[in-house]
Amino acid sequence: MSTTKAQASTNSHEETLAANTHEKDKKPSKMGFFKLLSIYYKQYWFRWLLLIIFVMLTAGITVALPKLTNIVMTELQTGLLARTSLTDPAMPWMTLIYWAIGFAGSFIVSGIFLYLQNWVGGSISRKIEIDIRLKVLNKLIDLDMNYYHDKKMGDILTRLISDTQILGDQAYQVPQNFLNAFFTFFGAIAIMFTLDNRILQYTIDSSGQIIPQIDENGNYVFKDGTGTVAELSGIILGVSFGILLLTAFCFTFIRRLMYKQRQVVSNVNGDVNDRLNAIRLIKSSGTSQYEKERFTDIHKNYYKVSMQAIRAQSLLIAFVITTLTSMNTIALIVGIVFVNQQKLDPTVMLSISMSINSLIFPIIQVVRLLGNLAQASTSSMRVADIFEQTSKIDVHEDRQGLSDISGNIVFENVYFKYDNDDEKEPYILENFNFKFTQGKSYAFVGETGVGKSTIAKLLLRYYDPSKGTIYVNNDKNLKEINLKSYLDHVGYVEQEPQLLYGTFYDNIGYGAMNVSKADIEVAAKKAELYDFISSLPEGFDTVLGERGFILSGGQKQRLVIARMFLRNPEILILDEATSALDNIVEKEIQVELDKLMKGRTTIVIAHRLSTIKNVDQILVLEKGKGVCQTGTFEELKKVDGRFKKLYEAGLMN
Ligand SMILES: Nc1ncnc2c1ncn2[C@@H]1O[C@H](COP(=O)(O)OP(=O)(O)OP(=O)(O)O)[C@@H](O)[C@H]1O
Repeated sequence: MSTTKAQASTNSHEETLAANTHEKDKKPSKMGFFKLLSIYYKQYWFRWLLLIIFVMLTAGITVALPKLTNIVMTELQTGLLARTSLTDPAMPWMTLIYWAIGFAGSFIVSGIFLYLQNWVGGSISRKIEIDIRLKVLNKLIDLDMNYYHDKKMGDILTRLISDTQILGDQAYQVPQNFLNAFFTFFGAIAIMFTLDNRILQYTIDSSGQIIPQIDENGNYVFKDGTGTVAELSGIILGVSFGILLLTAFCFTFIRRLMYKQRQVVSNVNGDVNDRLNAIRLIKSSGTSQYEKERFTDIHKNYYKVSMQAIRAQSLLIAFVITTLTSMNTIALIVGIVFVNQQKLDPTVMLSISMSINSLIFPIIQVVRLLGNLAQASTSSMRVADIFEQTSKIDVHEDRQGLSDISGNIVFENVYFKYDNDDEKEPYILENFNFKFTQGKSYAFVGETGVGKSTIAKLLLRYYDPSKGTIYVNNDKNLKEINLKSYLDHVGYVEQEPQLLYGTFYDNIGYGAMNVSKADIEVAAKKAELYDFISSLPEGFDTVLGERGFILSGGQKQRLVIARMFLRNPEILILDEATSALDNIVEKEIQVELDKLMKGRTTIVIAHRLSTIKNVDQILVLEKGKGVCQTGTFEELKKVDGRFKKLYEAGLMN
């Protein structure tokens, strides 16, 4: 590829991705992270309660340590002053051992609470992730086909897998860290205000020496300096709040960048997924190198957008960490000034320093967390986008199902177009009236785009008619019946057979309930596939690739036909089932299809007229006119009209 061409392609990929991003940016769901998760906070209330208790207990121990230190230091100072000999310990050994055991015990207990909160939190995370993922999956399965028209599968998968995982992780981490920060921050501040600040008073003796002041009872004289500690704590509180406010302000900005980044990730995933799905096209078109360069290009855009978010986040984290770590030094300098002014006992500075350390950590955590929260709220908007989609097709799960199909299918005044909201869009089917008699076979022919497959889609209820009614069992409105019970009686074979990753047993048995392996093998025999499968080393247990890679086109069609034999449907829809096959294979498959069609109401959508020679009635569709001819193959080929033209144009082969 020449440089200019490569450049042009780079630009166009970036533009496409940017356009997609912009497109999706237009109307993202407004649903925030906490709103989306609110039901799960209610559902798992007991686990949340446990989590809050464990977080409070862990934070409680953390903030209590400076106070304990303060008590130890006060005792030590008292002990120092009370000594009568230089060899006396300032603190008796037993007291020291008790304190050491006390501290060790509190660390162990804190460790246990930490373990418990992570354990409970982890379980909440996974439960929420699974709940949300299942909800998304159910929604995706229930959504109308229209939803999928303009979507990239990779984007949907990113929402389904990666966004739900982020939501699950952050569902626990965000509240846990916020609660921890909240309790530790305010706990540490509260403890700072309670620190003992007894300032030993000094005096000058007759020889000019500075000595501790002693009252008339022989006790050392202390001045209460609680107000000074409060002053120092106030300064620390003020600085911390300032940092938190600034962080909250930056959050909105970072969130926007994160959303953009997430969109690009999703678009890249969508793109990569689509291209890999078209791997045969890439291989056969010799475009491997072009695709590699294309992947590099779109990742360059991903890097560029990601770096904007990373830069903003790094700047904020660097600012916050630097400011917070300098707080110890600020407290030291202010503390020394207070000591100079005889307002602060130097031993209190150790406890203040410990308190500052214990409140710095949660603030840093909160700042990091805001990045995660931005990511999580982006994910929640993307997941909510799916939840907020509405389905027009009501499948009436709650209604009594059909036990069989024992009547005709009737199209009565059916009008259809794909976008009913677009008044300018012409109808594809206009006032279509027809009765498909039970057990008879029908074929639709007509030029490309005339609406043949649309009829199959209406019969499968991918869509409902824009106007008019389709009846099954003579008089049951298709829109009003339990859809599953109807589809249980419908078999659909399309041009590109849908196969799953799994064995032949899984694939042939798909959609048929309570069938044995023997039933599946009988169906394979009917579809003339048994000998081929048996010749494979692992037989029916052979795993097919995601899209049946090891099978030829004819074998895939036979597999689907075997599936239909097994399901034994009353209605059969064959949508160009053999048009992708060569003439010889097509003839072989046609034999199996003819066997399958026997006694079933069959609707064939055909391109090649050779496949519909034996159907009971052919309907010829013409653009703008609807059905222009009906009759049997032999009748139609003799009369002048659209069919004869198609026949003479060589569509017989
Ligand atoms: N999902 C869709 N959204 C909007 N328009 C669609 C959709 N599917 C098909 N169409 C349009 O509806 C018209 C009829 O399509 P349909 O697939 O039914 O034609 P067809 O007769 O089966 O064509 P072919 O023989 O080429 O398969 C076409 O103009 C097509 O572009």
